[in-house]
Amino acid sequence: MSTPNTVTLRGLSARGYHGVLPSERAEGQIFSADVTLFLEPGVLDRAAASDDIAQTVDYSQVANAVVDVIHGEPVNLIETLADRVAQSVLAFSAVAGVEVTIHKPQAPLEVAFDDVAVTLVRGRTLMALAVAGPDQMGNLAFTASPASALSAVSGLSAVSGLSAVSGLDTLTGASAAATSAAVAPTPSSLGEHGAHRSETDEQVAIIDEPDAFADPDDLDDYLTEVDEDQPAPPPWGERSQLPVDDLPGDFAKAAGAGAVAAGGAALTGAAAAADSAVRAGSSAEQDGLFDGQAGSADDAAYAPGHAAESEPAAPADAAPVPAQHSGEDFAAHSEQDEYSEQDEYSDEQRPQGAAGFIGELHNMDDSGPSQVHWHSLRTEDGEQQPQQPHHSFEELQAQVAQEAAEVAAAAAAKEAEFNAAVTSAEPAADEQYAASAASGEEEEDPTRLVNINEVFHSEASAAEGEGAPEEAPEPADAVEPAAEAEHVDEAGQEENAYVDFQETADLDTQQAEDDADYVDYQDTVALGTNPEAEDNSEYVDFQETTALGTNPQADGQGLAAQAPADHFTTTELEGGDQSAMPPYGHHHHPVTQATPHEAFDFNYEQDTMVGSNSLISELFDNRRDPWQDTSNSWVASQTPTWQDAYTDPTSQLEQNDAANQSGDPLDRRPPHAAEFVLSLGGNVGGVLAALRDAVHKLQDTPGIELTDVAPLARTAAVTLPDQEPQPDYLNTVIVGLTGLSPRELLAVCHRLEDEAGRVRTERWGIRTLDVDIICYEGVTSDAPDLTLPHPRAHERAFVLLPWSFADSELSLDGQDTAQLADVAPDRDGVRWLALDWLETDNLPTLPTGQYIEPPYADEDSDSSEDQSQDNGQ
Ligand SMILES: Nc1ncnc2c1ncn2[C@@H]1O[C@H](COP(=O)(O)OP(=O)(O)OP(=O)(O)O)[C@@H](O)[C@H]1O
Ligand SMILES: Nc1nc2c(c(=O)[nH]1)N=C(CO)CN2
Repeated sequence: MSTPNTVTLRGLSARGYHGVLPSERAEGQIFSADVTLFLEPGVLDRAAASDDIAQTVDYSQVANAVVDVIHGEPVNLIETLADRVAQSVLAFSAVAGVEVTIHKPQAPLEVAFDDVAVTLVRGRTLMALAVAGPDQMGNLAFTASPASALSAVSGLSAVSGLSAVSGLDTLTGASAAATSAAVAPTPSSLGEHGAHRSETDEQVAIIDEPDAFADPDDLDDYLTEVDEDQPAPPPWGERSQLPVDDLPGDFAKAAGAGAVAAGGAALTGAAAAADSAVRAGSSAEQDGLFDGQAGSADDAAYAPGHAAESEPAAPADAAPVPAQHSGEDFAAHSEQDEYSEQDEYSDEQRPQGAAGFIGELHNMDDSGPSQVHWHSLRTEDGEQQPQQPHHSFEELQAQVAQEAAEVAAAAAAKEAEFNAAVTSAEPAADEQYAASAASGEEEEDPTRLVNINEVFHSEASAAEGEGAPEEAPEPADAVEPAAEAEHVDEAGQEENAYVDFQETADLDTQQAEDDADYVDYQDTVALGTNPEAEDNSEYVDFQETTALGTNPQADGQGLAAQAPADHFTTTELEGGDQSAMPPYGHHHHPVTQATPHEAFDFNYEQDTMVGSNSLISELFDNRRDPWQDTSNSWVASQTPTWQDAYTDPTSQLEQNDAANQSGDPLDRRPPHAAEFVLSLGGNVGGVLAALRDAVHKLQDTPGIELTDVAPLARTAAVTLPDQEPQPDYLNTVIVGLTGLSPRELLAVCHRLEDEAGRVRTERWGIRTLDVDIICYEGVTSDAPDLTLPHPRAHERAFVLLPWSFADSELSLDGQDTAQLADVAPDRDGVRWLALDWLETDNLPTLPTGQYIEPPYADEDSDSSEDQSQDNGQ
């Protein structure tokens, strides 16, 4: 039994300059190709037997050829690119056919998406097309253009309806495989019996009664009764596509349903084989293969080859002519059927006397489709032969249905597993926001509600001897009246008509009833966000951001003017005069540098903590060594509460002002709430989940109260000039109040990065999560370990733009963050903003379609990227 003659390469990526937009031609972007090579019959078997690379196709050469095409001459369409890739692959002599998918994950769309892809199939011989599957044959052979391609935008629910499983490449990839597998006869099943063609009969049978086979007997009858008087098939271009529903009877529908039900899971083994058998049989029928002669599945591959029947045979393993024909001349080329006589198997080898064209399934098992046996309908002399025993139609039908159900179940399990993986790190929404103001429920876990004002109030009380460690936190509704007032927007809408993350206390205690409350519709509408979208709450697209006046340099002429750049040269910025950066901006929370609480006086040098507060020390006991792998997991239930810290009986925070003056300001806790701004981003792994997780963890962190979460931005990666292109980032900004010292806050940031599996490989390298402190009240610092404000924030649209949407009293040099964003060099790299990103299900889980494996720490990994370099110091 031979194995399927396919070789598959996935994710062959290179920068290309294809596209219609001038910016695409100028800047280029990442394209990637998946190619499945359908090899000439016997190739892999011979290679396996000989262990000789000369007997097969050298996939490294194929990879190079594909990448050369991607990197090569620009074309407008990915369809064209796919065709060129296919032709380059067909130039390899062992390759009979190829399926090519071109992905363009950075396509300049204005909506969130994972990928745009085109798939097409090309073959030098019709057999190759049959190998690729009757579906592909349908697309190629039954449509006007053999160059027809299958296009898909995945991850966009409105288009593909596959959002539940999109975004996970293994699933989307499997889905494609399922679709293909479900309808494909195997290469081996064809090759095994040889590429035989009809010798004498050019008549074809056309199925013109698609409903005639509802009864299984009808199908059997049909399979043995071919109308030899049927006219020849129309030319290629005049044929119509063969829809699944037109296949005989319920069987075909079951097969189709199986493929659809498979969803995100690959159809493998028997199910694929079963489907293949049915579909191939049907296609063969459609192609008029029951011609009274040696109709066989093999003939399906050669259906149009009758005209060339007198051509001399070509040995199966003769080096095929490198494909030079274009898609347009493919049909004619195929009709010449240069390999029509090719038959590496003798007639003796071919199963004789089989009467059914249905694939025999009784030998099928999980070892896969190669065990499908194909039988010619008639003997060579045209005499109908007694049917060999085979499973009844009902049996086959039941088997297909069962397999389809199993596949569907597997797909569902995969999807559930995926969803669980995505959401496992974050608390469920109702867990997170369990309490409801309307219902008057108390917050279940008071540690979730961390109001910095209460922190200081409580701390002061403790200092005065009024607090007690066991003192309950103040109720959530004890927020300041001013915050309450903010519930009503300018238009006088009802409280909760929109929710501002500014009100963290309320966020924790009042918003549980309706997740929609978390969507700032008011802001969204005011921003004019994507009015054509069904749910205009979700995105601020590039164009509309411009319309908002945030990008005065854009000419407003659409994507051509606004197409994102993927790579920004930052040499100038790096060499720029940082001193030109204006002094740090105005503060609405005047901060007197706090007296460090000696109990929390961290000694970073020795990485030991001085003091007695075990709970807060627990939080920071694994203080930052960027190169040190931390295995501590963040367990919310063990997270110390702010009350524990501030009601520590040893607390002398207020009394130690004088001593504190001599300490490092970065280690001082503020006596009052200090506003901070964090920038979060990542571009590999499950970034969306990582960012959400980080937000939730911050909410759970004692001494931190979040006051605003900015929209999520998809941004082109800003890289160093010599760096490889990277996937887009997802970026956001978080504003909060804290009672922690700047370095304590930094430790929290680093902890979040560690928890997200951040591994440093190179400066500005790909990362699962990056959390930077953009500013901390009025603190300025040029310390390498904590430079404040962040020295590069003022030139980063990926920080400034989300920040400009957040509510923060802080600014850089008093300048409007939106204005700074407008002139930031990476401004055009901000592709879209998602306002309700914490809650919505409609976002891609990955910033771009192609999944790039996050770097993993290993012992040999060069951690040479020292902090000073990393920090650009
Ligand atoms: N404001 C700051 N926020 C975060 N880290 C800072 C800051 N200032 C200095 N650092 C130091 O920079 C070091 C490197 O940080 P990281 O690897 O996250 O850099 P990066 O985010 O890749 O680059 P960039 O700083 O340009 O954003 C950290 O270990 C940290 O001590
Ligand atoms: N788009 C984008 N590019 C980056 C980012 C980032 O967060 N977003 N962070 C970097 C280093 O911190 C380097 N480049």
